[in-house]
Amino acid sequence: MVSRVLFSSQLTFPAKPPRETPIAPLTPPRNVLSFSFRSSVDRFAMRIVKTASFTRTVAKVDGSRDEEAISRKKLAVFVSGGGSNFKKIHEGCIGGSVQGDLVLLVTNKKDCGGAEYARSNGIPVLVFPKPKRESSDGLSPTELVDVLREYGVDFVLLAGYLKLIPAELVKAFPKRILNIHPALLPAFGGKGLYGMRVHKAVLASGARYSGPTIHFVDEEYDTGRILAQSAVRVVANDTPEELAKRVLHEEHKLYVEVVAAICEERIKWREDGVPLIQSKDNPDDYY
Ligand SMILES: Nc1nc2c(c(=O)[nH]1)N[C@@H](CN(C=O)c1ccc(C(=O)N[C@@H](CCC(=O)O)C(=O)O)cc1)CN2
Ligand SMILES: NCC(=O)N[C@@H]1O[C@H](COP(=O)([O-])[O-])[C@@H](O)[C@H]1O
Repeated sequence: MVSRVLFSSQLTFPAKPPRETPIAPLTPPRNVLSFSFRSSVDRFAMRIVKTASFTRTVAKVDGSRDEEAISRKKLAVFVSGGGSNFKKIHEGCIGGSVQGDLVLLVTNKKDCGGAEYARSNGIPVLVFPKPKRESSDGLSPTELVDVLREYGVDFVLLAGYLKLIPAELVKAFPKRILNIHPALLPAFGGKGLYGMRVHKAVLASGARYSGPTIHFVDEEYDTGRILAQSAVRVVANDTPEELAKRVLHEEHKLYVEVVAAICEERIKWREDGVPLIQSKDNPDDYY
């Protein structure tokens, strides 16, 4: 339960709400849950009706097959900048490749590109943490956990979020917070390594390959269990910007693929603690 009412400065609804969508009054997020928002895809807001669950066929030990109901997942995304990964995940949710719904955008930069995209697509925006000069009425980490629970969030996805996720949130969502990093961890990660700084470090090292890493989040920067990676060739005369562009292109593909697997409950944990992704096409294959 949120310990105090969230004021409008902390929770903002779309600047231009999609047509015909009643804006829930600025009250605690519970009302938002009944807020069936639509994505204004073009002039005519189209009500996107999503079923609350979907079924998948599973092979049973005796060789027979069974239908298993999988619930649609509620996702919160944390950004600090343009939000291109966030937009790709949203497109996946709308387009049907991701069996999930984006219910909340969290950012420490209330006017960043990701926040603007969220507002124009009917996704509530929450500022955390607030800038130091305004931190007197900012949310505490436990209040942030309360808000995420109020929204029924199943998974938290970091996508260019540049602040340390507090231990309270890590503990409240075990194995349910993911981050994407623009290099092949465990190399080129940790405090101070974000954005273009990462690509500059990769080029300075002479590494011949880079690429995105998606990992589970723990209390430290970039030390959580690696879930997925893809390799990008580093070219001899690459600039940081050229390398960043190629890596970002791979990030967009990899994150949507991983979030789809998360929503379909295709993540399995090996006995040594390494998380694996179960192939969608062949359930006996993992990668
Ligand atoms: N508890 C965790 N929080 C976060 C993680 C994580 O793995 N565990 N990942 C980061 C994302 N990230 C790399 O993928 C990352 C982001 C930012 C920094 C960093 O050094 N930040 C600066 C502040 C930058 C700013 O405010 O502009 C700093 O802390 O001094 C390193 C890695 C997200 N959170
Ligand atoms: N260490 C964290 C870090 O550097 N994250 C990186 O920030 C960019 C955000 O882009 P986006 O806002 O367009 O998704 C992405 O390249 C992401 O890997």
